[in-house]
Amino acid sequence: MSKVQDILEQVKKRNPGESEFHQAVEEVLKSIEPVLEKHPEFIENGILERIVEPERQIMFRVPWVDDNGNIHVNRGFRVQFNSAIGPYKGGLRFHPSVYLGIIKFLGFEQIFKNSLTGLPIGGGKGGSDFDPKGKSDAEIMRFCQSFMTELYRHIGPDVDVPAGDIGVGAREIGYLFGQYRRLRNAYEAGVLTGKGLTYGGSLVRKEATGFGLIYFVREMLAANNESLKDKTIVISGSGNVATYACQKAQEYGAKVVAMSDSKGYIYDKDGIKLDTIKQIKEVERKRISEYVKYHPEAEYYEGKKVWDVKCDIALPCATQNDIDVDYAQKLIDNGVIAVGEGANMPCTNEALDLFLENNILVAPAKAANAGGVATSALEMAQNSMRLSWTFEEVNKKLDDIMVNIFKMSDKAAKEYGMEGNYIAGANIAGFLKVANAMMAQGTV
Ligand SMILES: NC(=O)C1=CN([C@@H]2O[C@H](COP(=O)(O)OP(=O)(O)OC[C@H]3O[C@@H](n4cnc5c(N)ncnc54)[C@H](O)[C@@H]3O)[C@@H](O)[C@H]2O)C=CC1
Ligand SMILES: O=C(O)CCC(=O)C(=O)O
Repeated sequence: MSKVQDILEQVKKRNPGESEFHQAVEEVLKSIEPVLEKHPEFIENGILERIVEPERQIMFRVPWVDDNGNIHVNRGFRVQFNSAIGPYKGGLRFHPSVYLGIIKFLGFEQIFKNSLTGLPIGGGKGGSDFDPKGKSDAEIMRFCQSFMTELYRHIGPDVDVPAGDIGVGAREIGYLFGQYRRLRNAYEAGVLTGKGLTYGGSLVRKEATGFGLIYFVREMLAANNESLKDKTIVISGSGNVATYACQKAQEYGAKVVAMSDSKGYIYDKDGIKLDTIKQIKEVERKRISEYVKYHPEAEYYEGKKVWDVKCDIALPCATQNDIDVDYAQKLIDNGVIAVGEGANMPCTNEALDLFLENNILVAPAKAANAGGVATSALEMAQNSMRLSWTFEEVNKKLDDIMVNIFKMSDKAAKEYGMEGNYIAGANIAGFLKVANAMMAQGTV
């Protein structure tokens, strides 16, 4: 049995039932096999055994009271996965599907993604099985305060810096920050990122993941003599990442014809009117089906996935395992040329293999959606300096970072004989930096 196979067996045995975590580990370890052949010292120094085991996992009770006086108990998580290159960094997800296996897959991926940004941030992730849907503002605030009442003792600007993810946006970060500040009796702005602009937030953080995804896709297309101009795009999701990916893609002259939420998708053959999406999702917090009330010429498909729609470029920006092998085949049959992963692990490993076999360009999540966390690191830098950069300054830095991530992924893929396989390239480049840092720091 190969070393990688052996580690995968161990991971499955020691982390039973955590299928998303197994999937994420398998995807990374298989693609770094050629690196291990070239660098046996990583195996000799137990890098693989150590990198798949979180440095610390915290699980806690989150009791809160709803507007009717009823008591609820949710479960809170923070997985501090790897701090070899910097303080743990990664978002918080509030969604009913959250359990340890999801937080571990996200935390594991965050190690390599954060490494690719070139900035000093380690990997972590957290969240809760709390469902924010249908909750009042006051309930969200009480939940966030209770969550932070435990979390605050485990985080800090030089320790662990959470941010948003699914179900956690500017409103939740505000409530979390308020409670942290109260408990610590200190203004440690750099403890959370994605903050509001009046209290230490960075311009462009809101847009960063979606913009960064499009910058990466732009580079990938250019390297393959293609561009975004006049391409038909389909996006899953209509949250933070999806919205700003749509905006930037439209700015580059692409036509986005479909977007979705967990209930269904809308199709607008003339192109999605993004102001309407922002109104429905950011202001009214309603379902995407509302779109057809504003634009009766558009169509709504309940219970269906956007991948039924013919497109040149598919941008999964909702959640994990959104594109399985059947949807991948459908996209290929419909003539897709590129897939840009805005969400974390939105394609199954089998779907990714099928895309590669069919020479479809894939911008892998760890690289392509790294713009969000990279801009979070820029927010931390501004907080440390007690300065704020302009929109143009931050956007330029983000664009440069994404160009660099593409170059690193491209170069690593070529170096290891897998030209054009940016999935392997990103995994290899992300892994090498962390593995070398772990080697230099001894067995810790
Ligand atoms: N917000 C950020 O900066 C970053 C987010 N990501 C990833 O991007 C993805 C989207 O995150 P955000 O836009 O921040 O969250 P969000 O909460 O703003 O939006 C999530 C979107 O996904 C849809 N969705 C959620 N669960 C679903 C399900 N089970 N089936 C179908 N649709 C579902 C929701 O309806 C919503 O449109 C996630 O995978 C997240 O981990 C990755 C990097 C950074
Ligand atoms: O900005 C951050 O720290 C986290 C972003 C995030 O959750 C992600 O990259 O998946």
